[in-house]
Amino acid sequence: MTTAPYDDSPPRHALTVLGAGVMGVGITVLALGHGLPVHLVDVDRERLDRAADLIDGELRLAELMGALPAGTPLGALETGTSLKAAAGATAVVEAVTENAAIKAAVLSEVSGLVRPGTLLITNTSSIPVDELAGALERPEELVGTHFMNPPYLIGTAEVVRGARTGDHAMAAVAALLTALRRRAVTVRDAPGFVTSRILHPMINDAARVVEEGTATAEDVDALMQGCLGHPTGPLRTADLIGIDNLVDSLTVLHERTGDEGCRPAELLLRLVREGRLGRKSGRGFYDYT
Ligand SMILES: NC(=O)c1ccc[n+]([C@@H]2O[C@H](COP(=O)([O-])OP(=O)(O)OC[C@H]3O[C@@H](n4cnc5c(N)ncnc54)[C@H](O)[C@@H]3O)[C@@H](O)[C@H]2O)c1
Repeated sequence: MTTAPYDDSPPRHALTVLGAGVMGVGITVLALGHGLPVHLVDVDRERLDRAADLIDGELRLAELMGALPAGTPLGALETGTSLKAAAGATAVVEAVTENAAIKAAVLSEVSGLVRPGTLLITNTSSIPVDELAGALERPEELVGTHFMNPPYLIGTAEVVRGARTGDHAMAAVAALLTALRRRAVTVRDAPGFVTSRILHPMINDAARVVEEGTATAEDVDALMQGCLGHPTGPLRTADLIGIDNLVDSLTVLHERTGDEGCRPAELLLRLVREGRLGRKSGRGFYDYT
């Protein structure tokens, strides 16, 4: 009798995703659906439990929408609260709260745990990559990769090369995005890069228009969709992003550019105070309950 030789070659891609919120869940669905194993880490055990259910539902949705490669077995999912899971990863995707101090602390810790040469990705919306790279033992390993929401339905990702990002990390991120069938558009590092620098102040203005009583949220979205071809309207997009995350991103932009157009609109701040965070809380500009 012959036995098949053991395949002891290391996995080509094995991800650790940090943060089990809106984006951590979506990135995990994208990776699992493309056959990559994922270890999902969050500080909040309840978030992780909820994420497991959300991932099941979103995998079914992605499959139904033809967003996953047919015939590819799903990757294995593990979840946990310890960053130590990152030690065996080929790449770490950081998708924690949009706060520079929190991100710098997590990235610094993870940088001390992974094998040298491991790709570190930050999914920040607005914080300059080189600002976060300053917290790392090896800043050349960090690349910005701005997956859009939901990552398994949006085929393009904005890749951000920081001043200290190395060629090895750029090649590794290109290989990972190819495995995930995402098209990469690489841009220079700056607050908000391209997409958040343009989209987030636009959403802020849409909120101001509602705040000033010029139009309802429904009418703003109807005009932006019907006349200007915006796919969902800016305020439905705000609900999809999460209004707390949008306020955090606008604050980062305002602090780093001085652009008054990025100061979060009072209406956005009020919605956050009232817990109306958008789809994730059941209510934002619209009601999802
Ligand atoms: N929401 C979007 O549409 C969107 C799109 C692109 C990029 N982003 C960016 O992705 C990142 C995550 O955004 P989100 O919308 O998923 O946020 P979220 O608020 O839904 O989730 C953030 C998660 O991070 C966890 N977290 C906080 N500190 C942590 C730590 N030290 N270790 C592990 N987990 C920790 C929180 O418990 C929470 O579950 C942010 O940088 C955001 O700007 C968001």
